[in-house]
Amino acid sequence: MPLPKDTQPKASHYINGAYVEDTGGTPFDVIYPGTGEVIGKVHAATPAVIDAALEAARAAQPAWAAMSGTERGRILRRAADIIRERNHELSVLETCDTGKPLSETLVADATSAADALEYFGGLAGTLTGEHIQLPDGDFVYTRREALGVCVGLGAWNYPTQIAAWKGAPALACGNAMIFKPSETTPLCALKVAEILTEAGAPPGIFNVVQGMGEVGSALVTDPRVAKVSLTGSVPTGRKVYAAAADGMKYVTMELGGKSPLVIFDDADLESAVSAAINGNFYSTGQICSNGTRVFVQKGIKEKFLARLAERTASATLGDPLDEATNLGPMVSAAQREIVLRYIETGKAEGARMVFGGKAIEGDGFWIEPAIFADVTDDMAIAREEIFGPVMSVLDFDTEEEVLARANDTEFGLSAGVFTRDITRAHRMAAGFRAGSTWINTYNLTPVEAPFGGSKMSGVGRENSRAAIEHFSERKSVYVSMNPTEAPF
Ligand SMILES: NC(=O)c1ccc[n+]([C@@H]2O[C@H](COP(=O)([O-])OP(=O)(O)OC[C@H]3O[C@@H](n4cnc5c(N)ncnc54)[C@H](O)[C@@H]3O)[C@@H](O)[C@H]2O)c1
Repeated sequence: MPLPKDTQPKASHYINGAYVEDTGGTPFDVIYPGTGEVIGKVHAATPAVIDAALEAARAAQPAWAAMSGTERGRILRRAADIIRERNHELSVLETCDTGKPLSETLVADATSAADALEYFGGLAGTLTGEHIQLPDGDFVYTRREALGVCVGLGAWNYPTQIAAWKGAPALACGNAMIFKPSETTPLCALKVAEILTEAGAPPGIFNVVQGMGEVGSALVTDPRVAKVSLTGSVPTGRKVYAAAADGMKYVTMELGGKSPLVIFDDADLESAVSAAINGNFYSTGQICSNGTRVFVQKGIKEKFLARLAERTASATLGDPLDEATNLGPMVSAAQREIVLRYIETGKAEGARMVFGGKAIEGDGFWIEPAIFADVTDDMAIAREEIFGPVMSVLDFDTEEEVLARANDTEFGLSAGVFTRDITRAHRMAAGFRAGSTWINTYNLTPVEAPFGGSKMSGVGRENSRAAIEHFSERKSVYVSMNPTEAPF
């Protein structure tokens, strides 16, 4: 399929309801991972651009917060409708930005953004405080108030979805947002901003600025910012959380993982294999919540591995814009290098390569999906986040043993269990130290369910009503119905 001609954005940034350019900022290329072609160029935000975005957001936010929630919600829901109408075009852009196959982006990216805008648009009119009765007629009421200007920092794997998962709840609560996409995938968030304007969002409510870590850092440390929501790696999370703490700002941290997927002997084998495939190879393994440590009970180990290898061999790698393709390239040459190094490490550590794992030569950042068996808990490939299509299969004997091993990690993003034993399934779900868990499926993240991590995987939750708590604060108002007394 030919690449679309219009991938170059109208300008690098989107501020105060319009595209803004400042060629004084460091230029960087937008690279299509399918072929390695340069498909656009954007400039990192200069201090003047960062200041303009902060000023626009600060100026616009009070009037936005003063609107009724129902009015704000109507705008978000209109944006959701526009996104659904343009799903094809937005999915093609997401594929160009990330390299993820169109067969995925058509169902998982713009549509997920629309879900978030629709869901939080629906909630916006329902946000209320409470009334607390006290003795002698006194009472307290609480007001749920917006935080002010919020900053969103995005990773490169889901650029449209991340912009909306942060923007929708922030805006529903009456905040303004400045979103900085990953420098690897700068295109999609601009479209979200453009569509919000078209849907009626006042200028300044959702702004996009481009750049690397320094631009993110300038936003995080600015005193005009009340909250920072990051989707990224643990090392970046540490820095951003510390910088935000200095200004006593609210944070949401959606970070990395090394999540366990536990498959018992009694599991439905085909479903378990599907979950292992989805939880390791969907988006070419570039998903934070992936179940990259697949614990398989010894009784079904060889059967599981054989079926897994057979089904993985039927993956269709090819032109990401061809809907028949179901496995795309890595997002960048650098990420492919990281993954290939881990594959070499796995071999050197003595893990058994059951399938794939080789770089595919030619244009673009292609790699075969890799399956390792006989992986042990101490191996680097079982301990560190790889963020690519590398599955580690580990064996286990008992429930007690596997739960302890599953939790023996610094991360705590997600976990899954496959079993037909209903009480064991719930015991495992309760025992996992992770924010999102699944029983007999993996990686489903509907907007209605809270999503986020425990331990080093993060702080706070996205999606669901829980996100409202993270984008608003409660003010209490004490009302006296009695004369005020004093000791003298
Ligand atoms: N938990 C989740 O919801 C989730 C979802 C997707 C990805 N991730 C994680 O993201 C990582 C991959 O994405 P990535 O490589 O883009 O992450 P990254 O940590 O390198 O970058 C994330 C964002 O932070 C910005 N940034 C970097 N340094 C900064 C600083 N000092 N101050 C402010 N901003 C800074 C980057 O420019 C980028 O926009 C993986 O670890 C993955 O697990 C987590």
